[in-house]
Amino acid sequence: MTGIDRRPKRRPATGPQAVSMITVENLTRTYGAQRAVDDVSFTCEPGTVTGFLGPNGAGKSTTLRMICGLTPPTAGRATVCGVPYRQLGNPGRRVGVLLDASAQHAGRTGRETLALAAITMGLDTGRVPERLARVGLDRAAAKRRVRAYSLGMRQRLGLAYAMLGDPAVLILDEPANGLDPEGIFWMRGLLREFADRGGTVLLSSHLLREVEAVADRLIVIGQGKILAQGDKDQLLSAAGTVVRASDPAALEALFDRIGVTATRSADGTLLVPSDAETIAQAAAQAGVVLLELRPAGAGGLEEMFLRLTATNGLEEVSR
Ligand SMILES: Nc1ncnc2c1ncn2[C@@H]1O[C@H](COP(=O)(O)OP(=O)(O)OP(=O)(O)O)[C@@H](O)[C@H]1O
Repeated sequence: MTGIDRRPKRRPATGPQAVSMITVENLTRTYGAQRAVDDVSFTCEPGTVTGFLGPNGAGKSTTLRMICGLTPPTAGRATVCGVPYRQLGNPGRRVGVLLDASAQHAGRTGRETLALAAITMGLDTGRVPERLARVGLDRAAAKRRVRAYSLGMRQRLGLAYAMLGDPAVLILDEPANGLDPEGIFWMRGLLREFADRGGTVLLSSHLLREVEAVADRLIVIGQGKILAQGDKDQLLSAAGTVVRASDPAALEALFDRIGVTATRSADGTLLVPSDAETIAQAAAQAGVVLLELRPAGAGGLEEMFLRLTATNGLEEVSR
């Protein structure tokens, strides 16, 4: 697709912090004949939130599990903070991981869960009440057993657990699952703040809107392969231009002539994978009067994902 770079991209080095905190190189995982993850490469830099986006079964969880050393890759490698995850000493102090909110012991209270984690990491348990409060789990919730927690409460506890050791990196698999809209809004603020303080966040989701609101960078995966990746704004600007003419048929004929594939929308506008200047000049030369000409923006990004994931359960991605 025009304008979309599918290669892994590094942000320009802007200082000593600009080194990648997560590096994924040609990661591949097969299950029998199926390539669940197929030659996936990307990096995540400090100060950024990277949204890892794809429909169910696209290979997101398998990729994150390989990064965290839980699933051995068939080929390729991944490092976190410069080394394979399994080589990190006291990993909870370096990398906060939330892969499955229901993985916590159901018979322990929220407070016990965090206290045990603190002891394992060699931290003072005194920080536990404040950390629970920070994720919106009050005193009463802290005393309840995890089995009585809703999925949203488990996600909050999982986030507190992941952030307990003040890591530099967060790796989160579908952290918004089970959160209500207010909870999702809250979580975005938390992750944004973490990244703005220099942290690195990699989070997966099957919902474009959920990730788009917080991510600086997007990686789109479908059927195990990376379909697109880049800065969100770059992807947005690559998402094309919306154009409307007084004579729609003349405009379509013009695009046909110059070899531009235009997609017609229900409201009579055309989505075109070109920049506004190119379209305006072509229209002026052909004497076609334009009534509207604007970047497609988020709507275009959505269109793009629909097309990129067309055989990958696209309805899940765009909702
Ligand atoms: N342990 C396993 N054994 C066999 N197949 C697996 C295994 N783990 C994952 N897969 C398959 O690999 C593919 C990718 O799964 P994965 O869980 O990584 O996708 P996903 O993008 O995280 O989707 P979801 O959000 O549904 O978990 C799927 O087809 C899945 O069935």
